[in-house]
Amino acid sequence: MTTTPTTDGPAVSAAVEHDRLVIAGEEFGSRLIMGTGGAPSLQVLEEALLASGTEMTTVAMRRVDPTSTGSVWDVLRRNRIRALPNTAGCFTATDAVRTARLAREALETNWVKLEVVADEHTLLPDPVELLDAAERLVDEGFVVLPYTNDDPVLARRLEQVGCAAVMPLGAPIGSGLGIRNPHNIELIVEQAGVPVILDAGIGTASEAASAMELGCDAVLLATAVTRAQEPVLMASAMRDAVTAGRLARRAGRIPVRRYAHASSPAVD
Ligand SMILES: CC(=O)[C@@H](O)[C@H](O)COP(=O)(O)O
Repeated sequence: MTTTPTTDGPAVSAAVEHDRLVIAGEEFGSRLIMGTGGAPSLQVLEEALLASGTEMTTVAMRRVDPTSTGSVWDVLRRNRIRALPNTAGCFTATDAVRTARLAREALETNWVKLEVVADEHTLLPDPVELLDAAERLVDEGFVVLPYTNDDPVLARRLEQVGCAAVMPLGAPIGSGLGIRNPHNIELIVEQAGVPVILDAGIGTASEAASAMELGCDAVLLATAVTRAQEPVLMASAMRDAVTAGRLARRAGRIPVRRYAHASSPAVD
C-alpha cells in the first residue's frame, strides 16, 4: 500500500527554517504575532499562544499591570514568549509617549507597539497624533511599531520618521472583516523598506494567508483566535495559514488570465 507523505521535503523545510522575520536587527522564526485580549481564560490563552507558535505577543500596558502575578505576563515569561508592550487605550500622542516610557521602565524594553486611536467607536488610528507620537518616541530611542491606517502615504511618513515596521490594519480591531483594501496593502508593501505587519481585522485563517500572499512580512491578530469557538484550533490554523501564505508568496503565483490555458502542452 502506498501512503502519501505528510511531511515536507528538505527543500521546503530549509525554505521555512531560513526565512526569518527581522525587525530592527532581531530575528523571529514565527511570522505570527499574537494579541492577548478577549481570551475566555488564562489557560486557554496559554494553550492558544503555544499552538500559534508565536514568538512575540502584545500586551496592553494600560490594561494589565506588569507587576501582577497570575496574569498574562506569567504566561509569557514561563513560555519564553517575548512581550511587546502596546499603548492601547491612548488617544493622544502625549498619552502614548507616557505609556511607552512606563513600559520601558517596567519591562526593560525599548520596543513598543504604538497605538493612538481616534475614538472608542471605531478604534481607528488618529494619523496626526500617531505620527507625532512616533516621531517623539523614535527621538527617545524607542523601537516603534505603529498600528496605522491602510494609507500608503501615512505608512511612508511613519517609516521616514524612523519606525522599525509599519502595521496597517486589515479592518477595524475586532471586526473580523478581513482585508478591506488589499490594493492599499500591496502599495504599502511595494514601497516599504521596513517590515509590513498586517494588524487587526483578521477573521479567519484564509485572511491571514491572504495578508502574506499580498507580501506582508507578518500578521498580528488577537480576536480571531481569542474569541473563536475553539481558540486553540484557530491558533493552530493561523500558524499554518501564515506559513502557507508566505510560501505561496515566495513561490510566485501564476498570472491571472481571462481565458482558459491548457495545463498540458498540445502534442503535434
Ligand atoms: C491594534 C490592535 O489593538 C490590534 O493589534 C489588536 O490587538 C488585534 O486586532 P484583532 O483583534 O482585530 O485581531
